[in-house]
Amino acid sequence: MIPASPLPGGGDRLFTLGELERLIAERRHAVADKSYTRSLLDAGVPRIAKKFGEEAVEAVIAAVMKDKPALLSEAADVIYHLLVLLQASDLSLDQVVAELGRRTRQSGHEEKASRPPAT
Ligand SMILES: N=c1c2ncn([C@@H]3O[C@H](COP(=O)(O)OP(=O)(O)OP(=O)(O)O)[C@@H](O)[C@H]3O)c2ncn1[C@@H]1O[C@H](COP(=O)(O)O)[C@@H](O)[C@H]1O
Repeated sequence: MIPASPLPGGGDRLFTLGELERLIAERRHAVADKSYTRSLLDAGVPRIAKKFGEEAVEAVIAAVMKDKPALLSEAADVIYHLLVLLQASDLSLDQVVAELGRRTRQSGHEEKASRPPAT
């Protein structure tokens, strides 16, 4: 892994998902043997989706085992791999947030009840 760029503004403030998304986008132009992100992006959506699924399963196992430190670490892996998957699919975090915002207009139970019946 090559060193990440310093946080804009530096200091102790929180790193944001938007900054991680930008870092991932920048890695499109990195050297593959120096950047894990670039090598993942080069491998394509099916490979990235598989890694994302593996990380999600590892998070599930940590949660079921009530292993909080492992769950924190796996949750970070899940979020990082999801952002790489979105990048490879030409989708942005803003689009996901917009979808989440749209959903705040109704409860999860209401949204599920409004879905067309399964065929
Ligand atoms: N947040 C992450 C991050 N989280 C997890 N990972 C990598 O994800 C991989 C997952 O680990 P695994 O053990 O499951 O996978 P693996 O066995 O190494 O991989 P495979 O052999 O299965 O492909 C590891 O190589 C981790 O280092 C990450 N790699 C990069 N980042 C961020 O992306 C930035 C850019 O990284 P590079 O692209 O490597 O410069 C970094 O500065 C970080 O901010």
